Parts: sequence; C-alpha cells; structure tokens
Amino acid sequence: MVPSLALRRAADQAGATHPEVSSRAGAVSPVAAPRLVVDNVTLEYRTPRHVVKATQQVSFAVQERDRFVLLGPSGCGKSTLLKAVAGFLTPAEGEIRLDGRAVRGPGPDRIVVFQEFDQLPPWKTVKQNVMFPLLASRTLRRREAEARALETLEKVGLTPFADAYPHTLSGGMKQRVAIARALAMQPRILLMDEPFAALDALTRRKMQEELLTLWKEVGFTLLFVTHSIEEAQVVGNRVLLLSPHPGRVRAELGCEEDSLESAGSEATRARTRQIHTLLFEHATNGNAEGAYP
Ligand SMILES: Nc1ncnc2c1ncn2[C@@H]1O[C@H](COP(=O)(O)OP(=O)(O)OP(=O)(O)O)[C@@H](O)[C@H]1O
Repeated sequence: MVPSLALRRAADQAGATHPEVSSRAGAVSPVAAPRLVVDNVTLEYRTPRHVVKATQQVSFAVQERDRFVLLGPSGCGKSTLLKAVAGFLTPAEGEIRLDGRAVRGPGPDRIVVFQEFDQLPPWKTVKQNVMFPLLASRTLRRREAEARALETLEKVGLTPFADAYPHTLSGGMKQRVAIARALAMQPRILLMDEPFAALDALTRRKMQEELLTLWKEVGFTLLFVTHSIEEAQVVGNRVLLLSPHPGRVRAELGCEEDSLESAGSEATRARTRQIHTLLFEHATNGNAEGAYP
C-alpha cells in the first residue's frame, strides 16, 4: 500500500524514516504492507456540553512483529488511541486500517490484553482459561477450542501447566497465560495499555523480561502504551512520541538496541536524553519532567 500524504508528513515532521518504506534489522521485508495504519486520526469525546479533543491528526504504521510503543504525558490520548484501534471509538477525522481494511468496530483480530495477570478466573485451569474466550465468542466448539488451547500453550511453553490453577503460577507465568489466551484467538495485533503501571519496580522489570522472552519465542505484533521512557525503550523496537493534550506526533524513534541489559550503555542513555528533549522541547512547565521515570 502506498502511504498516505498525511502519514508521510508525520514521519517527515518526526525527522524519521517512513516506517512503510524504511529498512530495519529484524523487520519483515521493507516493502511489506503494514499490519496497522493509523492515518491522520483525530479523536474526540463528545458530551452534551462540550467536545474534548484527545488526539489531533496522529499518523503511524505498525509492521508485522513490531513492538510499537505509544509514549507521551498523561492525558495526551494514548489510551484513547488504543481504544480507537480496538474499535471502541470512531475517529472524528482520518482512518485506522488493519491489513488495509478500515476498522469499523471491535473484532477478534485485535485483542486487548488487560492488566489482569492476577485476575485469571481462579476456578479455571490454565487450559480452561485459554479456552474461555474461544468458547465465549463462539469462535470454536469445545473440542476445537481445547485443541487450539493446547497448541497455543505449547507455543508459549506452558504445556506442563495446562492443568494447573492460576494461583500456583508466578506473576510472569500468569502474564504468559493472559497472553496465550489472547494469542489463541489468533489476533493480528495485541494491544496493551500500561499493563505494568501498578507494579513495583522489580516485578515490573520481571514482567517486561517475560513479555520480551515471549515475543522472541512467538513473534506477535504488539501496540503498547506507556508513559515511562525507560519502559518504552525496553519494550519497544519503535516508539512514537506524542505531545501533551491533545496528542500530536512529535517524533518516531527506533530503539531496537535498547534493552534491560543495555540500560547503562552510552547509546541507550543518549537515546533517553534524545527522547527527553523531543518530549520537552516545547514544554513550558519545567516540572513536567518529574512525570517520566
Ligand atoms: N470518557 C471520556 N470522556 C471525556 N473525556 C475523556 C474521556 N476519556 C478520556 N478523556 C480525555 O481525553 C484526553 C486523553 O485521555 P487518555 O486517557 O487517552 O490519555 P492518556 O495519554 O492515556 O493518559 P494517561 O497516561 O493518564 O492514562 C484527556 O484529556 C482525558 O481527560
């Protein structure tokens, strides 16, 4: 697909190579059609008394196997963008396309993995947890759902725990089950909105490690929201920086080389500084920096 003018403009403004035509290590063919395109999207909340503009003309493209992160200050519209990609909100302007088709509502091709690692129904085994959405959405009958669940559990290395109950698993393994449950639906993209925000630093780090390990094993496509620069660099291979409310694209950066292990390296620290500058170059409030761990 030929990227729209708006999409090219956003990439140009960001000083970045356009993702649809860029060549990145580990990416699929540089000319591959993007999995997800957010094209010039303005999102609004309408109440009887006023209209709140959450994002303004935001454009980006997510390739297959990307770990694409939306990063920006509180209220810049990250969650709203994710809701729109999930199909719960219709753009006031622009279009969202998955595999070239306009998103018109929620669908099993986009699954939100909620911050629910401790909320897996405890009375269901791991296998039953993974089967549940397949049955509830009537995607598959019981026998096929069981086969799909077992197949997915094997893919994510949880076969030995198929009959275990969630309370017997570590936090990281519960996250694996939650992601397996989403992957069993065979979505085209996984959506995660600040899934680790409520966790202490150590657990958060473990969860990030677990997510990355699972991504290396399975290779899903991820759209991930955070307001932590550190988390964006660790989790993402690409990061979209959004301005404060209403969110506009400020820049897009590749950060494939940044990882939990590279945290102290000069290259990673330089990128952190670059992100700070890009996020705050227009900031008028010096205290804003405090919001970014
Ligand atoms: N249901 C709603 N009705 C009206 N306005 C809303 C609603 N939800 C969010 N907003 C407004 O839309 C803007 C974007 O909100 P959103 O939650 O998407 O931001 P965010 O970047 O995800 O913030 P945070 O990092 O704090 O979660 C904010 O100004 C917010 O107040």
